[in-house]
Amino acid sequence: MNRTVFYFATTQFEGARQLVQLPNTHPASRLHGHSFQTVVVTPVNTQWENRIGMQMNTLMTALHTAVEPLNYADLNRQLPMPSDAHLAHWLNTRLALPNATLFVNSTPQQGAELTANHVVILKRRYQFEAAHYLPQVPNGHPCGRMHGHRFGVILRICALELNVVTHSEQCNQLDALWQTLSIELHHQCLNHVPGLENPTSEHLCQWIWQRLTSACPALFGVAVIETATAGCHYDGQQFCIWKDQRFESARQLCVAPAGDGHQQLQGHSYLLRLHLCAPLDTVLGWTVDYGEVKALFQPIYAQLDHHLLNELPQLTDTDVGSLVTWISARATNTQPELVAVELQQQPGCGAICCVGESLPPFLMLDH
Ligand SMILES: Nc1nc2c(c(=O)[nH]1)N=C([C@H](O)[C@H](O)COP(=O)(O)OP(=O)(O)OP(=O)(O)O)CN2
Repeated sequence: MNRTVFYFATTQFEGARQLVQLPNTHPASRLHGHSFQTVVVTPVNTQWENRIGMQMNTLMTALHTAVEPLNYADLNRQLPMPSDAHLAHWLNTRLALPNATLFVNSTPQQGAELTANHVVILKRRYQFEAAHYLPQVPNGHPCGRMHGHRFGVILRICALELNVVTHSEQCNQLDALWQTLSIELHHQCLNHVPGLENPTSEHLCQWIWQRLTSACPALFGVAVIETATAGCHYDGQQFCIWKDQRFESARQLCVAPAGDGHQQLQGHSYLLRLHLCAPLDTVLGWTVDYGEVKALFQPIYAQLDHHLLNELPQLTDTDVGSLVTWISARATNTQPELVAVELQQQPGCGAICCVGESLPPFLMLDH
């Protein structure tokens, strides 16, 4: 099976900006500040050939260097229109990494993504609190009991043009559309909402998509974050779920440059995210049970958690790229629906092993 490894790194910066192109009634037209989060994702770069095993660290350093002029700075001095999308373009030029994808979030609720094909995607994040149960699950399944969540919802739209006024209008329209849906969902029992009698994450994504798509043709994707460890994406055709697990492990990096501290024994709290695409089971209303994803992964998890990773059979080295490839190769044997395995060695930084050659469009490495 053809797999491609991408590396990703995240950093924050504190910046002040004024979006003077917006009407002066808009609060963002006044000088204000944000703690920005930025993420870069890139396939292996040929310039890194002498950095084998250190690709993630190299990317982290490149991102820190690129962001430096923006940190504790007046962003309008660096670029005339420092919107999230323009910042993503600016950083992409500074990084000069082939086929990179950039995410810039000015708040946890809003941001922009610049894809490797130079498409700008705008993101808004909302939440609602609701009760539900899943009526079709087998007897004894915990989700068959009435329970509830604070659901997160991420709506992504394609930007119509690279213009801060248009982006603001598109986002305002999305906020207004979400407001009407929120009234139907927030503080409700989802099973009583018409169309959500079996309120799985997948059905919720589909319901939201169907309710928004005609009023918002630029809609690109809907993600429902059901719990802290699981959620689903839908793009009008395909469902992709994710399930997170954490493991605590030690390692030594054999190929680290001589004298480099990475050769020492060290430990990490890893976050592993499994991404699976599958059609809907028409009875259960889901793709694959989150619980089953975790259960099927258990034999691999048992080899990773509270172990010295250097002892794993057939693992060439313990850099995050080799590790995620090792995990992906083994997990696909029991879970053929796996399309990507994401491994964070530290928050927001790691590697992702994807089936095929490109980054799946539903991947949001910034949420
Ligand atoms: N594909 C789907 N699988 C499951 C759904 C769903 O909507 N789609 N829903 C549930 C449950 O409603 C549940 O709330 C979430 O399940 P799970 O991730 O298994 O929950 P846990 O909190 O127990 O998981 P941890 O691994 O302990 O974090 C089940 N499956």
